[in-house]
Amino acid sequence: MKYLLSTEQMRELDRRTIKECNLSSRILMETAGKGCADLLVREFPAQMENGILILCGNGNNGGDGAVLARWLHHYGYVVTLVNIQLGNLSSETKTNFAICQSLGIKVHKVKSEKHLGWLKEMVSMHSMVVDAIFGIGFKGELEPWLKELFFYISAFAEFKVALDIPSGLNADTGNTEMAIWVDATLCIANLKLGHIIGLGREICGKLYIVDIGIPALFYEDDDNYVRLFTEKDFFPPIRISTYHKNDYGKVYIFGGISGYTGASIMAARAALRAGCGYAFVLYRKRLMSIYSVKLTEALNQPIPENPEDNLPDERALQDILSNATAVLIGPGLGKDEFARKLLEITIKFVDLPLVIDADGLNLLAENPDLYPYLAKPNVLITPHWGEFIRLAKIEKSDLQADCLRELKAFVDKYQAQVLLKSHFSIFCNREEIWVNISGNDGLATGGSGDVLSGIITSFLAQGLSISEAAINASYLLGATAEKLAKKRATASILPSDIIDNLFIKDL
Ligand SMILES: NC(=O)C1=CN([C@@H]2O[C@H](COP(=O)(O)OP(=O)(O)OC[C@H]3O[C@@H](n4cnc5c(N)ncnc54)[C@H](O)[C@@H]3O)[C@@H](O)[C@H]2O)[C@@H](O)CC1
Ligand SMILES: Nc1ncnc2c1ncn2[C@@H]1O[C@H](COP(=O)(O)OP(=O)(O)O)[C@@H](O)[C@H]1O
Ligand SMILES: [K+]
Repeated sequence: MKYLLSTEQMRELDRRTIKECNLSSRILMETAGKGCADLLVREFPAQMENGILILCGNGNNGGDGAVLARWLHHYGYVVTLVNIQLGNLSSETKTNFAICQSLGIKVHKVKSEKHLGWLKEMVSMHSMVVDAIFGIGFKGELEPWLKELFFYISAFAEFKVALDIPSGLNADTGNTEMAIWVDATLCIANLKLGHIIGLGREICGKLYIVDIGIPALFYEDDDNYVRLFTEKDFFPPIRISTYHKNDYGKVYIFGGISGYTGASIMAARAALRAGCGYAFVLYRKRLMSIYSVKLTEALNQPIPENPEDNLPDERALQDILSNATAVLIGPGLGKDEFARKLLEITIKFVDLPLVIDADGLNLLAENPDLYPYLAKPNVLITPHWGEFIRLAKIEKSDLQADCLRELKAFVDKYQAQVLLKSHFSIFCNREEIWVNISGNDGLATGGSGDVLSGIITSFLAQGLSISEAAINASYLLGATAEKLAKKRATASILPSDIIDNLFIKDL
């Protein structure tokens, strides 16, 4: 597990280190800049052969850049140091520019678009460009000439490295209007949220951490950190050699409407591959022939109907569900009155772990009277961004601007437990927040979400908690897609390939 810090949390750790350890801001900057220099020499010596252009802002990020310039110069590299004069010059940064000058490293000062041509020329003349323009202090808008510079560097620089975080990228949200897209980012002290969520991972390139000596115990004092799920955290349900199939739980999944039956069938197969003892699909009577032909290991039975209105029979359905260990509703469910009634009965009366996905969420969005049931501790919802936007009644731009803020607001308002899915997925309830980044675009195929919801429900049936099931399953889905990508192009990965290769040891 790794922490993903907000800028405020990072600044607080800096403040504490300065105050409680008597390590001055200057010392931290020195450690950061020297750490970056050593890392570059270790990892990218070839990329530095034809000179390093270091672009520094006026804040402390620029100060890191000045320290880096001094050390690379000391190690014998050719360095061009530029100060882009924006905002107030921090005192440590000023001192470090002065030290550079005293060592014969010229500090080129630029501040407006009249220097744009010269800057572009410099970018083309060096084999590495280091971006130390803005760090976590970046906010607001960029002046147009800076946008043009950032675009030019992103498109034309041979090799680009960002100190702490690429300039223009918001360190709290991973959102940007224009940032410098780099090959590698040297994160000072710790990952920030913006390195991972939003567009962060795409913009930052390969991530490296540069340790500046913030004491580990400071991190333990805060339960509010967002956590990044890593391979070390993966903890699927345990297997016990003497267990009977009943001990591994019974997953009940509602079947779909005509044309969408595959969704629940994939969820059932995924649930079985994820280890549950039984999977049952409850289907609409007239689709019996499809389910009985398509399902092999999974069992199936019709949804009891009320003869008067042909809607689900509440009492009989509750009886059936009383045999379940965990329930999934949504994949291919449809949005007609029959489906709405199923959702209503399930969300109101099921107290077992319950996963609501896909059409279950679309129905929920249209029936606000059901929102209060999201506060039940057994309920997990697993929306992708489109479904979440409909549920939360927000715009896509709100989610793009700050997905974590929107997610937390929803969770607080409805006391819900949510797995918000995209190329990164966030589990959030009122106690914990986890981010998963396993996976690839091979999962961007209709049906991947059905597979995921089957795995989650299976993990719940085997005794994992809601948060454990959601984040472990999300990780497993992505890790399986990554394994498959070693053997075949991501374009050709199908949800059924994921099912067949879940938990595969070696491909
Ligand atoms: N003790 C510390 O504070 C440490 C800070 N460190 C470095 O310091 C950075 C944070 O430093 P700062 O807080 O000084 O912030 P930054 O250096 O990230 O940026 C702040 C500067 O950029 C200007 N600015 C912000 N947004 C702008 C915009 N849209 N257009 C034009 N100018 C803009 C501000 O006016 C200010 O001058 C970190 O990212 C890290 O690189 C590290 O050296 C480690 C220790
Ligand atoms: N580009 C991607 N990178 C990583 N994971 C992805 C990507 N695209 C989709 N996924 C994952 O695949 C799953 C897709 O779920 P969803 O959008 O509900 O699919 P569907 O509705 O088609 O079944 C989610 O777990 C999501 O996080
Ligand atoms: K930077």
